[in-house]
Amino acid sequence: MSFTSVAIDTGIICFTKCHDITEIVQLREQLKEALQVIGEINTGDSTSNKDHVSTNEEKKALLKQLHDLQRHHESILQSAGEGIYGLDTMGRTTFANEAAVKLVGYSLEEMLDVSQHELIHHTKPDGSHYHKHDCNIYASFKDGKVHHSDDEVFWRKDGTSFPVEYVSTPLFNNNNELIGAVVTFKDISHRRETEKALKKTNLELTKALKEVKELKDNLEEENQFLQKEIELNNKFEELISTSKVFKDSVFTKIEQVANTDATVLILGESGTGKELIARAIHNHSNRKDKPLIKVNCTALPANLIESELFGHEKGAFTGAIAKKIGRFEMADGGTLFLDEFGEISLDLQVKLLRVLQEGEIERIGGTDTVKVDVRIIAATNVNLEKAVKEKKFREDLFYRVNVFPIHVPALKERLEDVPLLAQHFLEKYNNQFSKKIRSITVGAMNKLKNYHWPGNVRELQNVIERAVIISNNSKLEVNGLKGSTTEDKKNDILTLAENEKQHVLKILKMTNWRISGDRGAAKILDINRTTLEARMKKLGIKRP
Ligand SMILES: Nc1ncnc2c1ncn2[C@@H]1O[C@H](COP(=O)(O)OP(=O)(O)OP(=O)(O)O)[C@@H](O)[C@H]1O
Repeated sequence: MSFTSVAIDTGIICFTKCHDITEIVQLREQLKEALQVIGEINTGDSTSNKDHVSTNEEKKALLKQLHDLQRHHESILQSAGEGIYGLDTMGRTTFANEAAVKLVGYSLEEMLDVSQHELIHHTKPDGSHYHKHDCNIYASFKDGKVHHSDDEVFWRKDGTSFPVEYVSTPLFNNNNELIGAVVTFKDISHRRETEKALKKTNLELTKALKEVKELKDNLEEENQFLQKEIELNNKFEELISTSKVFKDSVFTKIEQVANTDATVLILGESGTGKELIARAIHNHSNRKDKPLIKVNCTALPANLIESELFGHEKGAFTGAIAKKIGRFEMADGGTLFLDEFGEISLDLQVKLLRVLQEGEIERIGGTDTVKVDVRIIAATNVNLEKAVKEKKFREDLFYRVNVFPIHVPALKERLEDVPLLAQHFLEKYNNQFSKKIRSITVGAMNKLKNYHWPGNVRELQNVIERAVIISNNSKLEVNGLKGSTTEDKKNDILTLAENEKQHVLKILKMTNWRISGDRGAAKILDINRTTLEARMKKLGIKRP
């Protein structure tokens, strides 16, 4: 703020540009003094200055000018948003602007000429009294210094108080004598509330950050634990488990049998890891440097399986244009893994039994026998004892193979393995699809842990693979498990044919595309094999 300077030849005051309230108040006081002096000249009370004012006209003009200026200052003070009041050296109010009156609730008349300390400033924020000698506001007209505070309260007429920020500035007259103080103040309730809210928010934020940190630490700990478990289990390559049931029925057995030549029969539902177990046994045996040859007994057409296993001589049958080594011979010195062993035909069972008993094979169309040193590991999800009873499987072959059985528990019997397996597959597919999904959400993990996994580890692997492919986040979400609402909704709007296709596909995936047999898709769907094959053709389902 600024206003024009006015020179008065009385020599009493001289205005310059003013920039703050204190200066205005200072000038206001000086004007008052000047007007008083001029008044004295007029009435002839003063002798010292009368020679300086030559005529009545000049005096009148000067008076008008001074009155105008006084009004101008007054209006500036009145229009200020902050409360302003002046004090004399006794601490009594000499003036107060409208904002001050409004803020403290006293009228101007009630404020003027009374001690401001007694009126609005006599107690501390906690309500305790203190003497005016200790008053910070009064201090400025005693020591001539500016005093500031924002941790006190002003009391209103109605007995309430408000937090205040004030500046008390000393006032000097022309002779540089202290004549009082000017106090500017404002209600800082709003600021205090904001500060309080901010403090509360800060506290909450600190608490939340602490919780996040704890969660993060827990997660890291859990990750480290899972990582350690994975490393521990790497003893058996990719075979992951932490459950006691798996340790007792699988890991321990692998350790016991691996280094012998005993025939092993691995029994368990589809997708429980039978092939991995067979590999682990081979890799921990003294045959590990020789081949492990796998035969999927259901994948080969019945008329070819024999030649696949035992080989054939040139011209043995139509199409046998050259001699062929069978898988038994290929596995010589190593291990032959007969997968889906329970599915082989009775006819082949006889031939297999002979090879296992005699340790030699005869190529189809050949006359010589070939000695083979092969360790047999067979695996099946068929209940062989039941099959024997039902005469679908030869008893003698069953006993020949059932030397060292390993029963693999289904995933639903060891749900505690789910987090570790899920994490393992997450890492596998992160690498495969170059993704950076750090963890699995708690909700997703709960879904995984609460599912019954009819397709066992294979199904879990597929679920994680699909989730990794479609995920764009750093945390993995899982949808599509039975019971998930999105999946149900999707199914709700499918046509009958689509629904049938999805159901058939699901069962086929569950049985690893096995159609026939006790654990085959046809049996589960309660239709015969040829009907299932016809439906698959109609629905456009092809084995991948
Ligand atoms: N314990 C396990 N740790 C890690 N991966 C596993 C485990 N068990 C199974 N898997 C994975 O699940 C999938 C199915 O396993 P595998 O083929 O060994 O099952 P299977 O019991 O032989 O099934 P099927 O009877 O249908 O032939 C594989 O990709 C395998 O890597």
